[in-house]
Amino acid sequence: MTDLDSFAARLKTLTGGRASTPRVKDGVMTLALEVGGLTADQRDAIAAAIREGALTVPGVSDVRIAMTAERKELRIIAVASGKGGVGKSTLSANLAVALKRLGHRVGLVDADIYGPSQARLMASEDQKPQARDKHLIPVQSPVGVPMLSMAHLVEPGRALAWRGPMVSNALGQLIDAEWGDVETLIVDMPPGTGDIQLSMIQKHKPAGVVIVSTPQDLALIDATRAVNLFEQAHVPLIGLVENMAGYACPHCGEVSDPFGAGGAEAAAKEMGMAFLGRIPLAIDIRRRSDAGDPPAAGDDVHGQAFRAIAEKIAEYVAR
Ligand SMILES: Nc1ncnc2c1ncn2[C@@H]1O[C@H](COP(=O)(O)OP(=O)(O)OP(=O)(O)O)[C@@H](O)[C@H]1O
Repeated sequence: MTDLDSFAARLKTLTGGRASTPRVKDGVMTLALEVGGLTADQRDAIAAAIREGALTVPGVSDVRIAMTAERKELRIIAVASGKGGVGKSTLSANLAVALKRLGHRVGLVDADIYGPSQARLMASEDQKPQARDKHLIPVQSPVGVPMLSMAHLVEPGRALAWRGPMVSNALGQLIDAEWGDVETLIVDMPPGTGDIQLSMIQKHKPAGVVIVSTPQDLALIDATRAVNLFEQAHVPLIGLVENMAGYACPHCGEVSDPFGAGGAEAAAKEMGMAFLGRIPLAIDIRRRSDAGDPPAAGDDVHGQAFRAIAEKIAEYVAR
């Protein structure tokens, strides 16, 4: 067996069969490495190990590794609302966390270019994404959900002066990033039914959309507008989530319903979409969200509420 043959045999174990047979010409070893499904770190570690091993083969002074990957189709789940402030970002963050805890390979994109909040919700403000081959590498949040937000890329407020095409480009960069083994991408949409929504729908073709609304009639009218936009674009409606549904007393936990109960569920039925569940208005949710500690990471009553909604989404995805 030549030195090259024994290195080729070692390569198989080292890369789990991902490497092609190495060739050596003029002292340069070349080989292809299939990197589909690997994270950037795993990839780098394998490439470094190959290099190290290759340079011990007599006659090899340089190594070239061509990384190949079929780009995996990401399943995009958009979280949208007709108007701002209804808790879309809170729901997106907690759904991502709950889905991860259910065993899904999930990533999170903050498409709210003008008012990004995911970096704070997921305690990743201090991180800056790297780029490789013109693709961004998502940052890791403390709960282990890879994520990207405009807040990781520009100073707060800088994107406010951007026009349509720049926004659409920025969104494209966040979504077409190096997501590694992520299969499901939760995308926190900006509020309303404007350019970013259209660009998102046309270019990135979500597999489905979750609509968030509060119990007030006004918010539901806005929700209907959002529903219509996605419906017209043939994006499947996964269902409606009612946020701030009733007020959970921080002392006794009792939930009261200043805006009445059951409105969102009835509205969902009327619009022909599933009702995914309700999250109460609770000081603890706001406090923990502000502190970058998503309630879905725990198992208390709020964690369970987010989990129940995530389970319904998981069911939808598995269909
Ligand atoms: N169920 C809840 N209970 C208590 N506070 C909540 C709840 N949901 C959201 N909030 C709080 O309400 C505020 C708005 O929520 P969030 O940012 O998630 O809304 P949004 O719809 O994404 O808003 P925007 O459109 O401005 O991005 C935040 O301070 C958040 O902590």
